[in-house]
Amino acid sequence: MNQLTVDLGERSYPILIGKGLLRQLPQQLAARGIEPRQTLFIVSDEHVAPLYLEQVVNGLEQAGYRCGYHIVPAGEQVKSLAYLEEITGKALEIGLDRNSVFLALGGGVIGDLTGFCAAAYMRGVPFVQIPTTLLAHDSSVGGKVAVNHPLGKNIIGAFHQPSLVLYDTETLTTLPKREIYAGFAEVLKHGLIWSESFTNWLSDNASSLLSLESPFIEEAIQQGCAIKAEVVSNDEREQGLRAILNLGHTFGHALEAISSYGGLIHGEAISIGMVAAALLAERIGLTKAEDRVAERTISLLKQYHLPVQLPSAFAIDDILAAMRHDKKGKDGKFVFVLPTAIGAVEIVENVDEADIIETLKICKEVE
Ligand SMILES: NC(=O)c1ccc[n+]([C@@H]2O[C@H](COP(=O)([O-])OP(=O)(O)OC[C@H]3O[C@@H](n4cnc5c(N)ncnc54)[C@H](O)[C@@H]3O)[C@@H](O)[C@H]2O)c1
Ligand SMILES: O=C(O)C(=O)C[C@@H](O)[C@H](O)[C@H](O)COP(=O)(O)O
Ligand SMILES: [Zn+2]
Repeated sequence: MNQLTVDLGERSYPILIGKGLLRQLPQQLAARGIEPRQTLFIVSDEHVAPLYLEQVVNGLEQAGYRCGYHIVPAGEQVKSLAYLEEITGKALEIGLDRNSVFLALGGGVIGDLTGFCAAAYMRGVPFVQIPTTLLAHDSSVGGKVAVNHPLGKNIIGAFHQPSLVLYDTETLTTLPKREIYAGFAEVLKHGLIWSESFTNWLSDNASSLLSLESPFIEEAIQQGCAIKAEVVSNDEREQGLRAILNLGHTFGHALEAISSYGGLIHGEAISIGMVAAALLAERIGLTKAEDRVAERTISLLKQYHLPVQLPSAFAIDDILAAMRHDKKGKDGKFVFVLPTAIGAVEIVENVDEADIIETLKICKEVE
């Protein structure tokens, strides 16, 4: 097992990564001071629950914990106020009090939704992240929890740190291929914002990583989580540095919102968003021509079977309108995270709208 820490003073918590860790859940909860007198409430989705819920509940009950659970449909559309009401309603029905602990068993959708329920329920109860997707190496760490608004992604949310992240990498073996590819978008993002050598390693080992080969996949998750933990430990509430984790998200979130959270999945939208960010950076002279940042970003994403072209069905006016709801925006202006090189980014505030429009047009032609 590998262990990392998100270092936030008295709200610090461990990220445990390893094969078969689900079996250690009861003892790891106890190690975090979560005791059998506290009722546990597991939230999962209709794909994950049939695979892992019984194992989790049996293990916890054998260790003396009482558990309730709630299963929601799979997919981004449950990140909504309707499901916040459904889940907190179930929590009330089964009599959960402020001593209860919510457990998110699933991918980033379940983590964000359950975490926000935990932040809101009786003004806040503890929660634990049990990620089961590759993408959730990102979403389970850092305490950003939210549901979507029809007009904007993650608009209704909170910062609420988990007490523990327990990542059993064995769960990745049941992930559909499309979700594996999408998960790599955030792994690649961690390389692209932070480390040229990690990015090159991801490129050199793509075929082993795509087949989830050990020890490559554990190493990629470990590195991605370590970068995220470092950034969050330095800027929990996104006063500055943390915004770099948003590379590709100004564009990507807009694409998700325009498709009513039912088209591109998050990692795919962010992949296209990272291409747009690289093209925009190149257009406004933020990168050196000889570094070929956009070209290298595109070929890396393609190695991981990720989309790089902005589908023609997206109208540029609609994208701009949706981007105006981006949480990074200031005084009505866009704020972008743009690459300056492979492994380095800058937060850029004054970009001409004409450059954004031209970039989106170019992004529709990328091959
Ligand atoms: N809070 C953050 O910091 C943060 C960071 C990145 C992404 N996110 C959010 O995460 C969400 C995307 O997360 P995701 O990509 O994990 O999506 P997801 O939770 O929808 O999971 C993807 C799909 O895989 C299925 N699944 C999950 N685990 C499985 C397993 N082990 N075996 C088989 N099927 C499994 C799910 O049922 C779902 O159909 C988005 O809402 C995004 O905004 C949040
Ligand atoms: O943790 C962060 O900070 C991130 O930006 C990570 C992103 O990958 C993630 O999609 C996050 O939910 C985006 O947050 P938002 O504040 O842009 O909604
Ligand atoms: Zn993301």
